[in-house]
Amino acid sequence: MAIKESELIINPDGSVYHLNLKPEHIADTIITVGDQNRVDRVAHFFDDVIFETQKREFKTKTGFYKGKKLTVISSGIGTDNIDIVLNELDALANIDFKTRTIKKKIKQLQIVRIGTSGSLQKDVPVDNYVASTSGVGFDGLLHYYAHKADVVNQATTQALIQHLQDSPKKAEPYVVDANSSLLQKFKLSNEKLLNFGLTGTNVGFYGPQGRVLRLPLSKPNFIDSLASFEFEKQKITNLEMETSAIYALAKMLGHQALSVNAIIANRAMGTFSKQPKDLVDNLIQFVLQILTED
Ligand SMILES: O=P(O)(O)O[C@H]1O[C@H](CO)[C@@H](O)[C@H]1O
Ligand SMILES: O=c1cc[nH]c(=O)[nH]1
Repeated sequence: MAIKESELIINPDGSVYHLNLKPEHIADTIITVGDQNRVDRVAHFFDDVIFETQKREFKTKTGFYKGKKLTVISSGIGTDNIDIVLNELDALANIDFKTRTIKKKIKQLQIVRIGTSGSLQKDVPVDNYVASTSGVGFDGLLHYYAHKADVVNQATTQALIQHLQDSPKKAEPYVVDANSSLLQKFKLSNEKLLNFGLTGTNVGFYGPQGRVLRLPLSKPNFIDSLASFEFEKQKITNLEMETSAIYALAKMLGHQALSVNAIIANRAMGTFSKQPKDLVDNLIQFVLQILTED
């Protein structure tokens, strides 16, 4: 059955509604970044760029790095944007835009987020990197999709819900694991450079991440509770705003996803990196190197 024009919106030039991309514009390996300027900083390392476009916060460059075709795209901030980016990337890969039908053979994309994040743990100070073994979602996005039970890491999710005892007014937390083969690839490459931990994703930078400027919090000990959670020797290392939704949508759609974040803030110590740009640039080069190793 053809997907209606109101559901899959295709621009007059044949590109998908928000991302402004046509199916032939994307590589099978896709780097997502929050910040539009970071797209140039990734593509700066490419040997050549064969396509670029931008609409709103969604800026894309596709090119080659050491012979491998890569796409880098900015998502902007937040899981609401991730809903758009992941669904439209999947549509580009797996829906025939002419017939508006799902292709018989589903393509698996490899999606790697290069982000920035705040650490919750004193032993993961600023200027470190964290590869997210799981995304811990406080955003509620997953709950809008019908999904198989095994999309969610049920044991960690239940342990966290018990630990937090949070208000029923908030979305129920969910935990989704990273793609195991991508995670393994990063583990084998240079374990010393990376920390591995659970990454919390929430719907804001201030209150939802326990920051107080002028507004007091409904649950002042929220990030302390996150920091003290431990299950099967794993802790919530860091907080940001996209990983859980990337992991959840990628898993439901059958894609591989991994999120790697530069730690620019440490919430337990109240510190902020003096060199966030260099920190992210080094992470970009590290990720590019791993993605081109076979
Ligand atoms: O640097 P990016 O990738 O945008 O990631 C982090 O930075 C933004 C907040 O400043 C949020 O998007 C958060 O997830
Ligand atoms: O603390 C931080 C730092 C970067 N991005 C976030 O979302 N939180």
